[in-house]
Amino acid sequence: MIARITPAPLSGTVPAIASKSVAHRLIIVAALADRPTHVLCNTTCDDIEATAGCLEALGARVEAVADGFMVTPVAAESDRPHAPTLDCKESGSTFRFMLPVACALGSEAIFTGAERLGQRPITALTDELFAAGCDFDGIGGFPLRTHGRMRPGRFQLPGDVSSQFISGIMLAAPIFGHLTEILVTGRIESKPYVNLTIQALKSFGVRIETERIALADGTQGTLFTVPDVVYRSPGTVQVEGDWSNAAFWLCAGAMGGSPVCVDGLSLTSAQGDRNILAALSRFGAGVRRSTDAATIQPDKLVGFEMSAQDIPDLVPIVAAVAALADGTTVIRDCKRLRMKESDRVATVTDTLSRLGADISIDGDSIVVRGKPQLKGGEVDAHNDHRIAMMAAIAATRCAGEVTIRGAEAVNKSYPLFFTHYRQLGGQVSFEEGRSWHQSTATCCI
Ligand SMILES: O=C(O)C1=C[C@@H](OP(=O)(O)O)[C@@H](O)[C@H](O)C1
Ligand SMILES: C=C(OP(=O)(O)O)C(=O)O
Repeated sequence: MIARITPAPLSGTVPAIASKSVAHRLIIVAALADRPTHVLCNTTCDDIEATAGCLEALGARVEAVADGFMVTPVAAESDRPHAPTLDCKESGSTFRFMLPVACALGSEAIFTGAERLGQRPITALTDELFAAGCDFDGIGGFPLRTHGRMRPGRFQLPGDVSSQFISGIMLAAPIFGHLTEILVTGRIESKPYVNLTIQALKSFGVRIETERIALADGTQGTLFTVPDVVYRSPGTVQVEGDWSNAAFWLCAGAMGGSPVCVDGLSLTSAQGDRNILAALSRFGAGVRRSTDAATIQPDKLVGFEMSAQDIPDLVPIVAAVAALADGTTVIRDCKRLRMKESDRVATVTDTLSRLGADISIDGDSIVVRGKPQLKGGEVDAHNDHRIAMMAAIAATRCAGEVTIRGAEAVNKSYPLFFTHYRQLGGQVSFEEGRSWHQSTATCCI
């Protein structure tokens, strides 16, 4: 799908969609609990559906209801499907969470996935699962077939590849009902996502202990201890609003001519991407917080230096703001962005420079020198939802029209993106095949 945008500033209020990170975790934990759980979740997306599909393949029921999902846990081992196929589609979270879950359940399973997922890092996780008694055919791509049952014990993972490995072992651990230790070496990058996992387990009665420990090589590590208890459902859980996707609108507020508000957000959320408010405040934008909403008012923006270590998913949209801020913005520690749905160091830089930004790569940093306005042009979403959304928001400050090829990539996390874009006054039309139309109904909802 091609989206064609006529530049216009965004203004007004949109509701936050459900956090996909929180939804993955709560649906998985609910499917491993002692009784059914009502997961309140106001929206869905391709990635959440991938996780739901994998759980159903393992024998759980994840039934869509008006306000979310009714999750009935996986059946007893004798009633589970034999060698089910778990299609993770393009979702890194789904693959890295469901692999240890399937291994802990002892389910021989066939994992599949699409696009770049087969090339994204996995061996630090499969090595640990192998050491714990599992075996794999097809590591390094799809299909990946698992054999054997993972034993509880101590797992060791690096902190600087993907926090999803740590979250995956944590989510699986209560299946054992035995004490499980996860030792993470080095600094944990994307650490707020590990905190989200700890929070999800806690809501099902599993309290993880965290301690810093000295390692034999003189460095410090983090030891997570998952107690010897199983998941107990509280009956109903709520998926909170998504800060990672709200960030696109909040940044549009900073870049445009009028305030933009996102409501339905927890201002005390453990989501690291809540730090978009701190980043926008550092740029100089006006930030207004209320109990469940954030409003950003445009102001004179000035670049600054920041690290992407804990907020990788904010980088595309922060780079777009930087492209319009006075002076230079340096976004450090972007190495792991190369292994997302696209190589985001390259695709952020390529896409924004095609739109007229002054942006370059310096090692693992993205360096942006701001300009008063961008020129517009034609870009490709590189099959990456965050690149498509970044381009659509940058388009609001371009002099000329912006064409985004592959704009349907938004469906991975935010099928309602262009509906909300229009609600805020954005001017977009779509081309599929040869016909143009003004509705997103067939392609985005
Ligand atoms: O656990 C999660 O929900 C996520 C963790 C992050 O990945 P990494 O830990 O690989 O950085 C993030 O980029 C991804 O979008 C979602
Ligand atoms: C990287 C992302 O997700 P995942 O790792 O789950 O594919 C994302 O949503 O930007």
